[in-house]
Amino acid sequence: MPKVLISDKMDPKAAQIFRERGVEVDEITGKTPEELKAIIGDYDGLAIRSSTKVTQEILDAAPNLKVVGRAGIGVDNVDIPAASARGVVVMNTPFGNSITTAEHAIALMFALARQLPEADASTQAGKWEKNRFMGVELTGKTLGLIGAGNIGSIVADRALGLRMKVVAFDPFLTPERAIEMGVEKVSLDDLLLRADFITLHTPLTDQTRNILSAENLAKTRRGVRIINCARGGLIDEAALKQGLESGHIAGAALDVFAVEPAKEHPLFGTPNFVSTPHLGASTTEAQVNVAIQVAEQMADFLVSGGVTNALNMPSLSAEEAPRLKPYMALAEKLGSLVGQLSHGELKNIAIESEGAAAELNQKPIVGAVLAGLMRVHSDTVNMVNAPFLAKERGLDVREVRHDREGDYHTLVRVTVGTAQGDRSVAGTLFGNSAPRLVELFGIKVEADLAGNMLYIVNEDAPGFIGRLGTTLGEAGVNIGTFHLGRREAGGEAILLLSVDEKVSEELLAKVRALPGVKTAMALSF
Ligand SMILES: NC(=O)C1=CN([C@@H]2O[C@H](COP(=O)(O)OP(=O)(O)OC[C@H]3O[C@@H](n4cnc5c(N)ncnc54)[C@H](O)[C@@H]3O)[C@@H](O)[C@H]2O)C=CC1
Ligand SMILES: O=C(O)C(=O)COP(=O)(O)O
Repeated sequence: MPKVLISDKMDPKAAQIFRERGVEVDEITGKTPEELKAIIGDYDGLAIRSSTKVTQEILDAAPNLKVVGRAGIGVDNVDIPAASARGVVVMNTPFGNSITTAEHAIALMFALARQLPEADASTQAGKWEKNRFMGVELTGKTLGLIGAGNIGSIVADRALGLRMKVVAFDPFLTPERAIEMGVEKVSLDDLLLRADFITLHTPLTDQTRNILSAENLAKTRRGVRIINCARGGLIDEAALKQGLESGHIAGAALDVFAVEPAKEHPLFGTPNFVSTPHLGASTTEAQVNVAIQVAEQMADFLVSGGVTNALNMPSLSAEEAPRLKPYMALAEKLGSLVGQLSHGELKNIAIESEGAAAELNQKPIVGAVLAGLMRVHSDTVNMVNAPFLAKERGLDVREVRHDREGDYHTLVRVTVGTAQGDRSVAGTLFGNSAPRLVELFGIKVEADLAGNMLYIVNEDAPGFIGRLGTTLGEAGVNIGTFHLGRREAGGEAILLLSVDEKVSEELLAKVRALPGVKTAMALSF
């Protein structure tokens, strides 16, 4: 039974769903990285929010880990390249808390416009400072949106409802989408110049880090109010403090900080500064949404191989997964076969599908071929890291879907480009479930690719099979199945034998010494 650790506070629905889906679950929150390292080795899945940092070190201590599920959106607390390299799928729940977070940004905008936190503190302190708190109206003001994705577009929609004008900076926002959203697409400089309020809704990446730098903050109009419900690293916090103290910035509200938890901070106590402790996603509704989604996605993956919302792997629905499973087994075997039979550097690989196979999602088939191919050189390769490794090695991967119907109702062909030219293998599914090799390097040969096998290329001549049988028999090696193919009578023949034990180097040398043998290799699947 797969085992999942929930390491950040999550709605109880998550644990309930894991259990209902046959996944064992432990909820152990608040652990230090050292404590997490000590226990993570037992788990197949790790369900997190933003507190747990999934670092290379944690991943190194997690040999069984197959999936990290983020109950939320931002995954900057997960080392995705390290997870990919270890073959760990990373998934998030991209929509479950977006409305809630957008509402928090709007709430903070009102808090700044009307100085609500300070007015509340003053009133409850019995001061009744009616003349101290003079606010500003939102109607007619310009909201500058940095990042116009899911959350940004909800913020825009609510701001337009408040009769604000919305300008947006987002390099990936198309003019059509901007029109649809009712916002004006502008450059960052233009936004900084025009906005009365600025709100940030980008992920934290190398491009967005420090996007509101000291230099950019200096370009804002005097009296600007800034809201950040995205990630701490997006703003230069020291420059923000200076701007607030000088009065250039009329207000700033941060839900997120460069270092969290922010229990002490130079900004605390600065005039017109409002803060919340990373509460953007903290509503009952959002937490139920993300808990259900993450548990369902992780259980799908661990129980049936379905992949949804993965950041380092193509999607594969739980409905598709059973249909694709035999194809992935076939693809992996074909990849492994070409990998074992091809020596030297591979330049390119083409994965072609015909018949029923061509109607399926190709990405998992391609991933499985690459995993089979790369696993020949490393045990730790799987479908997650194989495409990355292939890219790293400069392997050009081509995916071709044919409309044509061939001799088989379904066929997957794998062709690798080697220094000696292209080499191709093809396979089908018998009864829609049993992977079967049907062609090897242009020769028709039918075989199960399973267990230990012996591959021989020889000159097709009478008496060879008898001599081979004797050689194997004398070495005490039992033949399970025997498959034969040839280009033409008396030409080159291929033999694929399944044998009950691994063929030793010594035996291979004896086989190679038999008259007519051109190649003999041990294979394993
Ligand atoms: N405070 C909180 O509790 C929460 C914070 N978040 C944060 O909000 C972020 C945004 O979430 P979504 O809107 O769902 O993500 P999203 O992926 O839908 O939108 C992000 C937008 O940022 C844009 N972007 C990327 N690079 C940019 C750049 N250099 N300059 C300007 N725009 C750029 C993208 O084109 C995209 O449209 C998350 O990555 C997460 O860090 C999300 C949920 C809760
Ligand atoms: O979903 C996100 O990106 C968030 O920042 C929410 O964080 P949390 O799950 O509340 O720790």
